[in-house]
Amino acid sequence: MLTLTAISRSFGDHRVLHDVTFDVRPGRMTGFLGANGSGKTTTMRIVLGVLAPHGGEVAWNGRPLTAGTRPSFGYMPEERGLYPKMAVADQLSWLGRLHGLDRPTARANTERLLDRLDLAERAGDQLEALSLGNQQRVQIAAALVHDPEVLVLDEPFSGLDPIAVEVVLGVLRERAAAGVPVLFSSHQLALVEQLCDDVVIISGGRVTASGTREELRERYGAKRHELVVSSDAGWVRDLPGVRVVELDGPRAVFELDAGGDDQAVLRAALERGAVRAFSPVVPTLDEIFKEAM
Ligand SMILES: Nc1ncnc2c1ncn2[C@@H]1O[C@H](COP(=O)(O)OP(=O)(O)OP(=O)(O)O)[C@@H](O)[C@H]1O
Repeated sequence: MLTLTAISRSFGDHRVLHDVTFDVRPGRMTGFLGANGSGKTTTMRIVLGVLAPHGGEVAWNGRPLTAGTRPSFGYMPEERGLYPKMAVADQLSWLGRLHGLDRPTARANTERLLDRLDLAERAGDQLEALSLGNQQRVQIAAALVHDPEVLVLDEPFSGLDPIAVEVVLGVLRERAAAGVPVLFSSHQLALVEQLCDDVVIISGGRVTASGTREELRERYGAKRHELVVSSDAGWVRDLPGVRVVELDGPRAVFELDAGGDDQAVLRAALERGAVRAFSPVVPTLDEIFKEAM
């Protein structure tokens, strides 16, 4: 397991990370969400040891990361750094060799990945001759070619069409299933909602929510309910401990204060007439994200 504990970092006087704490568990896809400038890339660079934290610690399987204990990382940086003029397969094999693979293994891994990412026919082409989406697939292959123990990917799905997303997702899921912790940042909330096991939300350099996808939904969803009655539901506004967030004729969506009783609201509704619907509202990740910002 990769553990970040109380990571802080400043650039000059500007504190960009404040006590960032979360785990990336083996075998799980962890989505790292945050608005532009919230600190995702800085955090990922600290995990990789490219940037030093000013406080806190990154640990791998309980041991602080040092040059000696650092696992092999597969990193897909935000600034995609491959060589435009080099042939795709040569470039990947060369990267594999840089990470210590012998030549046959580097070649075999390259072939397998290109095949898996539907790029086998482009193996001999220069990178720059590929479409941007296909270049992105090569970047993903570059992060995977040396069979890393940990995967850290900055926006791996941006710029991919839905078919490519499925292909890349399949490859990442395989790695996760083999026990590799996978941390990836994304702005595409619907995508993260569909594919990640765990979610970490960062805002202004602080982790504002983290947990399994289901935990977050429950935590944020428990408070919110929808009520549909047969006449105007405006009276809900006057109930104690209730905050109406949406009101549209007979339909009200409301939140309960801590200790609020949803059943009391239901009883109050039944006293007034028929109740057409009453249920907790399961928020989308998009709603959780906005609330956790
Ligand atoms: N090398 C640097 N020097 C000065 N400030 C920096 C540096 N790197 C990052 N920052 C600042 O740190 C803050 C966090 O940036 P970071 O790139 O980590 O955010 P991000 O969440 O990855 O954003 P995006 O989604 O736009 O990629 C920003 O205010 C950024 O301007």
